[in-house]
Amino acid sequence: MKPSGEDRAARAGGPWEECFEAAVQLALRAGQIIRKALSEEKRVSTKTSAVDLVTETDQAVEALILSELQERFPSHRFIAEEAAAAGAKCVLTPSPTWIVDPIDGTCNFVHRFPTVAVSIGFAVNQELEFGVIYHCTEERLYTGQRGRGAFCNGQQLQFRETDLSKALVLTEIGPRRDPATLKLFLSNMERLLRTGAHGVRVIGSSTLALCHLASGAADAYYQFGLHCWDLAAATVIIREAGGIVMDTSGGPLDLMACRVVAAGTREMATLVAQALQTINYGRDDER
Ligand SMILES: O=P(O)(O)O[C@H]1[C@H](O)[C@@H](O)[C@@H](O)[C@@H](O)[C@@H]1O
Ligand SMILES: [Mg+2]
Ligand SMILES: [Mg+2]
Repeated sequence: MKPSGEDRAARAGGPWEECFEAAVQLALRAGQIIRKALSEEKRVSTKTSAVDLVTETDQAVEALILSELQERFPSHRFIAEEAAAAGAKCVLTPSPTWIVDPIDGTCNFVHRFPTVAVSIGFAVNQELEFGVIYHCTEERLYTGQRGRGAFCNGQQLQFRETDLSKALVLTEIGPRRDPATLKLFLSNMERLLRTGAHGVRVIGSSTLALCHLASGAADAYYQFGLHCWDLAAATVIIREAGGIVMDTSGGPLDLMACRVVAAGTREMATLVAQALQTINYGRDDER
């Protein structure tokens, strides 16, 4: 189902509305490209590890999004996954900054597993202003604008309140597969299950996992090894759906720290954070 123009028009207004609408239109265009390419042959390369994949579609979609935004907003700055992989610095300044993941779920995309999204976040004065995440195969447009709510195809999103012993917990494995990292990843999953959580799920897309939280389809998320472009848009959507996004230390979210806990309440997020052993993936702004 496509988001209806009148739904979005109903929320018109806000200081960055022109940027928000540009992000929505670009996410929908990118989603069409990704949806078509999903079933086609792909040229697959690797980045930081044999399981950290990138395709020509990641590159093409990122080039499309950045070129269109740079033409419309030449004074703005950009942080994007594949540019960062090519050596661009991830520095969040007070300037209006776009934070882009052209395909979140590239490993899924390579395997034609249909859980794939494009994620476009936007920050000003180092404050996240809006996020747009498009589930390319289910045609679900998730949006969040600071102070203006979170929506999926025009339907307002709201967290479902629950406690950890009844929670469905989502997580993702980062790109490292060394024995020590795998041991910690599995140990954290065991720790969460020992709290009595109903289940733990790994769906292959951190942004869509966070959108499931915001829509009430899951209750908590944690990860070590994701990046600022996985987090930026989803953080606004979670917050605007009434949820909490924090650092795994229990402190405030650090967008560049490559780790996160999210839940419907600070209490739930804190309980999840307290159960976790840290896996150190470094920082996006120190690469
Ligand atoms: O597909 P990507 O854009 O590389 O995102 C990955 C992410 O980097 C990784 O940490 C996991 O969260 C995966 O689920 C994401 O798809
Ligand atoms: Mg990603
Ligand atoms: Mg990506």
